[in-house]
Amino acid sequence: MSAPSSETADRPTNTTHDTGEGLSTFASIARLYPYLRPALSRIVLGMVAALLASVVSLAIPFVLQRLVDGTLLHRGGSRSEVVVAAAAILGLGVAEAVLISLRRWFVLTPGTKVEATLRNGLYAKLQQLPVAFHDRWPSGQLLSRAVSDLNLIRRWLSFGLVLFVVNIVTIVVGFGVLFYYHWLLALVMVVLSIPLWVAGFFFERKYHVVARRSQDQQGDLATAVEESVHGIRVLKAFGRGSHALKGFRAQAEQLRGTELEKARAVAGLWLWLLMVPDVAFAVCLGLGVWLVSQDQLTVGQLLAFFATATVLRFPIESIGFLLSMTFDTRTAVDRFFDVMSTPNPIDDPTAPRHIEQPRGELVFDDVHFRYEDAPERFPDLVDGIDLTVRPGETMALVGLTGSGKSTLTSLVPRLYDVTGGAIRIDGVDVRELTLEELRARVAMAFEDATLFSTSVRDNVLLGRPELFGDDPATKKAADAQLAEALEVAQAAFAYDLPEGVETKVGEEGLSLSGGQRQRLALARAVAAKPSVLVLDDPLSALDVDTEARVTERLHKVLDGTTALIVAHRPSTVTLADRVALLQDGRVTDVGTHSELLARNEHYRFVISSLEDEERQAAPRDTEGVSRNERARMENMEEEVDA
Ligand SMILES: Nc1ncnc2c1ncn2[C@@H]1O[C@H](COP(=O)(O)OP(=O)(O)OP(=O)(O)O)[C@@H](O)[C@H]1O
Repeated sequence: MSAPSSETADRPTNTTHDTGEGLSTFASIARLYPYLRPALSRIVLGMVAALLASVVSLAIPFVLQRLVDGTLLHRGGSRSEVVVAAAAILGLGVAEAVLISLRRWFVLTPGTKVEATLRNGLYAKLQQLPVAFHDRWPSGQLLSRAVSDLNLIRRWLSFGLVLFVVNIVTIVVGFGVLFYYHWLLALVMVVLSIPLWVAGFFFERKYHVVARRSQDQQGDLATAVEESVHGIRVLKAFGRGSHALKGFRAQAEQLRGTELEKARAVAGLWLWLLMVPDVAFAVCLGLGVWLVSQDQLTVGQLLAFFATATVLRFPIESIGFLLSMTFDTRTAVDRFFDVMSTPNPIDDPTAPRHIEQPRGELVFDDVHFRYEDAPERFPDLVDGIDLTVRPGETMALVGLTGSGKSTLTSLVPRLYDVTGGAIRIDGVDVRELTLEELRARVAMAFEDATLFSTSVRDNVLLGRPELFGDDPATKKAADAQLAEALEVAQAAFAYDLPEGVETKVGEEGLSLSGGQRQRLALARAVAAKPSVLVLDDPLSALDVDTEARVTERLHKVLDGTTALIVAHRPSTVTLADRVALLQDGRVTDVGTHSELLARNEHYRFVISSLEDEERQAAPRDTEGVSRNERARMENMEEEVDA
C-alpha cells in the first residue's frame, strides 16, 4: 500500500473556492468572527483583566522609584514608610495574581465553546457536501482538520490571542514608561531592539509556509493510519504489513523533517529574542550608571528603568512563541475554510416541489453524466439514457463491468447530479425535491454494506427517525418494523447476537460477516419504506440458499415498491420483472430476462461473463459444479423454456 504524498493528498487541485491564500494573517483569522461573536465578550473581558495585570506590573517599579529616591536616599528611610511601600508592592503583586486568574477564568470557556461550534459546523458541512467531494478528499485530511486544527484554534483563542494583544500593548506602554524615566536610555533600548523586529518579519514569511506543510503532512499521516487500520485484513492476508510500515516510516520521516525545519525557524527567532534584550540591558546599564554619575538620572529612576525593562522581558520573549502559535492558527483556519468554503452544488432547490401522491414511477429522460475528473476526450459515462421504471415494477440493470450501473443508480438519490437530462419520480425532477423528501422516497443498499458503530436496531431503522422514541407506542411500532425488515432480509441472526438487536455491531460492522452486513444493509433499505428502492448488488455476499430466500421475500415486499437493482449475478436478474441492458453509456434493450436471452447477443455475452465470474468465485462441490452454477443453469433453462 503506498500512502499518498502531501502534494497529492492535500487539497484537491480542482476546487475553485477561497483557500485563504493571499490573505494577511489578520484577514485570514478574522474569518472566524461569526463563530467567535458569542464568545467575544468574555474574550474581551479576559483581555481587560490581562491588561490591568500588565498595568499593575508596570506600576510596581514606580513604587520602587519613590521608595529609593524619596524614602531611602533623601529622608533616611523611616521604618513606617518602608513598611507602607512594601505593603503597596505586596498589594500590587496580589492584585496582579488575581487579575491573571481572572484572565484565565474569562477565556477558558469561550475557547472550548468556539471549538465545539467550529467542530459541529465542520461535521454538518461534511454531511452536506456531495459524494464527489468525499471522492477527492482523503479522510485523514478531514480528520486532522476536525481534531488537531480545531484544537490549535481553541488554544490560540484561550491563550495565544489574549497574550499576544496584551503583550504587544504592554511592550508599547512599557517603552513609553521607559521614555518617561529617561529618553536616551529608552531610545538606546529601542534601537537595539530593531534586529528583533527584522527577525520577526523574516520569521513570519518563512514559518507560515512550513507550518502549512507540516499540518498537511499530519493529515496525510492520519490518512495512512486510517487506511492501514481499515485494510488491516488485506495487509495481513498478503503479508504486506512491513511494506506498509516502510511507506508509513517514510511519511513520518518527512513530517519529522518539516517539524525540524519549523523548530529551526523558531530557534532562529529565539536566538534574537534572548540575545537582544541581554545586549540591550548591558549597554543600558553602562549608560545608566554614567548618567547617574552625571546627575542626569537618579538611582531610583535607574532602578525603576531596569525593573520596568525586566517586566517587559517576558512579553518580548513570548512574542516568538506567540507568533509561531498565531501562524499555526492561521494555517489551521485556512485549512478549516478549505472545507467550509467548498460550494455545495447538491442542495435544496429555492422553490421545492412536493410529490402529492407517490406512486413510484421512475423516469430517466436523456440522462447524461460524467465524473469531474474524466478526461475531456472520453464520451459521457452515461450518454443519453432513456428508461421508464413503472410504479411497482422491479427493473434489473445489467451490463459489463465498468459500464456505469452503480453510477446510474447513484444519480437517483442525487449522490451525484446528472450533467444532462433529468431523472423524475412521479413526474417531478429529483432536483426540484428537497433532499429530505427525495431521500425519504428513495432508499439504497450497496454491495459494500457500511454499518455504523451503533446497535443493530439503530442501523436498521436509520431511515425512520420517527421510530426513535421512548413512548410505548413508538417502541412497539419500531419493534414491528424491525422484525419485518430483518425477516425480509433473512437477518434473524441479529436476535441471536449477545444482546440481540441492541448489540453494537462495531466499527463499520466489521465484527459481522460480509453476508450478515449486506443483509442488515438490505433490511435498512427495506425498513425505510421507500417508494423507490435502489439496490446496488446487495446480495453478492450471500450463499445461494439465503439469496433465494431473500429474493422470495423481497418479491413480496417489492410488490408495491418500484425497484432498480444492479445485477452482478445472473440469479439476481430473476428478481426482476424486466431487465435493462446497459451498453456504451446507453440502455440498448429492455425486456424480460428470457426475451433478452432469446434476442440479444450482447445480453447473452454479458450473462455468460457474469456466469464465468461467478464460477471462479463460488466454491465447488465434489462433482466440480458449484451450487450457484447449478441453480443458475436450472433457472436459465426454465426461463428459456418459458
Ligand atoms: N467516484 C468516481 N470518480 C471517477 N470515476 C469513477 C468513480 N466511480 C466510478 N468511476 C468510473 O466510472 C466507471 C463506471 O463505474 P461503475 O462503478 O458505475 O460501473 P459498474 O457498471 O457498476 O461496474 P461494476 O459492474 O464493476 O460494479 C468506471 O470506469 C469507474 O472507474
